[in-house]
Amino acid sequence: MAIRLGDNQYGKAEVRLVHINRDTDVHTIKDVNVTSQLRGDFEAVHTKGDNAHCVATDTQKNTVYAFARKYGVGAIEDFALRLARYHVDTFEQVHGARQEIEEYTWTRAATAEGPHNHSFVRDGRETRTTVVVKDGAEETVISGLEGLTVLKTTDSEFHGFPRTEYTTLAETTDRVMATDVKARWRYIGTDIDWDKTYASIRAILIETFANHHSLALQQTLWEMGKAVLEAHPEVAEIKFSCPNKHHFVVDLSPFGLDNPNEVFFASDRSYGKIEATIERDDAPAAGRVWETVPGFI
Ligand SMILES: O=c1[nH]c(=O)c2[nH]c(=O)[nH]c2[nH]1
Repeated sequence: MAIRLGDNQYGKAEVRLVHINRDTDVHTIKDVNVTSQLRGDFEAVHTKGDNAHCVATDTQKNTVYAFARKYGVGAIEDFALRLARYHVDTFEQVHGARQEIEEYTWTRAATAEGPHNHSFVRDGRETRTTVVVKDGAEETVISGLEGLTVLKTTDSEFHGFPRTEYTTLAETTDRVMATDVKARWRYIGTDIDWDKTYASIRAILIETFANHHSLALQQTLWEMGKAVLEAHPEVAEIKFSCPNKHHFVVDLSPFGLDNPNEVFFASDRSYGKIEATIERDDAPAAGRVWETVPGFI
């Protein structure tokens, strides 16, 4: 029986890095979580315990901190590409790299004198993400966001679904719709203004959620994805995994009260889980990159 080593990658996960730029009195802060992994000729490390090719995970962690000092962090996509290129270009045995970064966003503390120079508030759970996969010369960037919680108080309907012996859900032409948007999109190429594109895509997602008159969360995701692809030819596809955060109208009739869509029970579970990919017909193939981005179809 022949046994061989299959796909493998290794590195340091969740390197927590906070970088403060103190060039002026108006400080800026970058708060990120970096997972660095390498692929290549690591056969002997696994099968023989020969570590001659093994760029230690501790070294990868230190590289993250050293690069932050030398180059700053900048857009997380640039930082991830810099790490991936460094490893592939520096070590002959490294043929590829996967660099994943999450960014936690801070806003300046509001004061009577205006936004504060060096105090910040983490006012949401929203996270910006990127995964850079470099396979030889081929570079793929998948960016996204999660924890973007949105809710609309009207302009959402849900009806026309099959009624089975187990159906109790009432049809509605006016309901609350809420979700935590979790999305990842794959870029075509790397010559991109990452921050500007991210801000634009985020704004399109919010604006489409707000303005679209929804007949189902599935339709809303389709419209959000379509709007992103229409505005951004550099995006090949976008994937969503979004909970339908149900808000149930409370029956107040036992108390002799009506409830004209005013009082809700905000259920945290169970929740609908709606997932979809919206893609260009003619987009370059993704290869296997999505396999390392769990949580999406
Ligand atoms: O937007 C919705 N999509 C569904 O598939 C669904 N199913 C359900 O019970 N409520 C909803 N709402």
